[in-house]
Amino acid sequence: MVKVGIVGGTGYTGVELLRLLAQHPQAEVAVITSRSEAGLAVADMYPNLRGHYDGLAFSVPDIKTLGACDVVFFATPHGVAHALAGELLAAGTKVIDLSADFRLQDAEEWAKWYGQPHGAPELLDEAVYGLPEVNREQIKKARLIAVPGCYPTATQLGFLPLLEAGLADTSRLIADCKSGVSGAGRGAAVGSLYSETSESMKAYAVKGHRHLPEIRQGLRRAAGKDVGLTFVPHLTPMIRGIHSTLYATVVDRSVDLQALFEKRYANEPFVDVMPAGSHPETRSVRGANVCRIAVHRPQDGDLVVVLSVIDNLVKGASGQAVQNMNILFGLDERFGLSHAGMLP
Ligand SMILES: NC(=O)C1=CN([C@@H]2O[C@H](COP(=O)(O)OP(=O)(O)OC[C@H]3O[C@@H](n4cnc5c(N)ncnc54)[C@H](OP(=O)(O)O)[C@@H]3O)[C@@H](O)[C@H]2O)C=CC1
Ligand SMILES: CC(=O)N[C@@H](CCC(=O)OP(=O)(O)O)C(=O)O
Repeated sequence: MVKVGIVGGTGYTGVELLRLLAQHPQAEVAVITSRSEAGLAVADMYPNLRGHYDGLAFSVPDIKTLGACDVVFFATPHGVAHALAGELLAAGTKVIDLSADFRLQDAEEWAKWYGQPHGAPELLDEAVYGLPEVNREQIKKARLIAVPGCYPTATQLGFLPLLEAGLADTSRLIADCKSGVSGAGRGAAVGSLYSETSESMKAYAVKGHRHLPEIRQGLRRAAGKDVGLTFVPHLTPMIRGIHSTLYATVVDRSVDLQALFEKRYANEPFVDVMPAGSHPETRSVRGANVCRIAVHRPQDGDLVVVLSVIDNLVKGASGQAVQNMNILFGLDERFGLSHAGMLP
């Protein structure tokens, strides 16, 4: 049994970790933290988990109890893992961070986008970017894993086959992405109110979103050179889901793109390349650790349109975090992650 600690158990990604780990045959949640709900039983806060975590209550974060775990997930705002990861690693505990604290390799760039100094630059060299479809071998040996963001997961998985094959004009890539409102977290905010979001849709951060450098970093690795990327996120009236519509210009029209994508992801348990002509829906991945992708070439021209959908809380956060844990501990990568998507 892998002994698990979770820091930040009262947020959306924290409860999603609990939901997924409740079905995991080889993991036991021993510690779950919350400063605001310390002392409350997990089942009293989350009635859907009654019968799964009897006897487990929230506690304030404490290095001693967390350091007795095999692995600690951080489901916390940026900066929290910076403060605690070093001590946990020194105690022999592995760290899987769902926040952005260790996603960017450059501490200066992180400070620029996150508006605060990087709190643990000495750990950056050993942090592994937890996108299994790219870094599976490094994840197996890691002590510290940075789980990718939600937009970056959907966008990178959609662009990777084209870039790795050198088939796209890398000077002009476009990612037009839509997110459900749970992407903004559970904290109270006017912009997340039902009355503000339920019958409306808007773009935001067009000038520059903090996922831009993260996506660019991943695409640069895939292409072997810098890429020109326009990334426009939108808030849509749904609770969960990311829909990324990706545009690229192909440099060789003779290549069978459907075959290219199918081959790239043939051995990936959590990427589903749909039949040619498909239009994946976010509801088909709701609750599931799956990225569904469809590739189109309208009018057989040189423009490629890739449609990529995930559940932001599962493949975009907690599911991907559990997938990383499974790889790290040599377990079946699918443990805890067998849920199908939900229709309707
Ligand atoms: N929502 C999403 O779709 C995605 C989120 N992420 C990232 O995952 C992380 C968590 O997101 P989400 O679950 O939405 O966030 P929430 O705002 O919903 O929850 C944050 C949690 O962190 C705890 N927390 C806050 N401050 C501290 C602190 N200083 N020390 C310890 N615990 C703290 C809170 O509990 P308490 O205050 O009681 O201690 C709460 O349980 C974020 O970094 C987010 O960017 C990544 C991908 C997708
Ligand atoms: C809809 C919405 O607000 N989405 C969030 C992104 C999701 C997220 O939390 O990602 P990080 O872990 O990288 O911060 C945003 O745009 O900031």
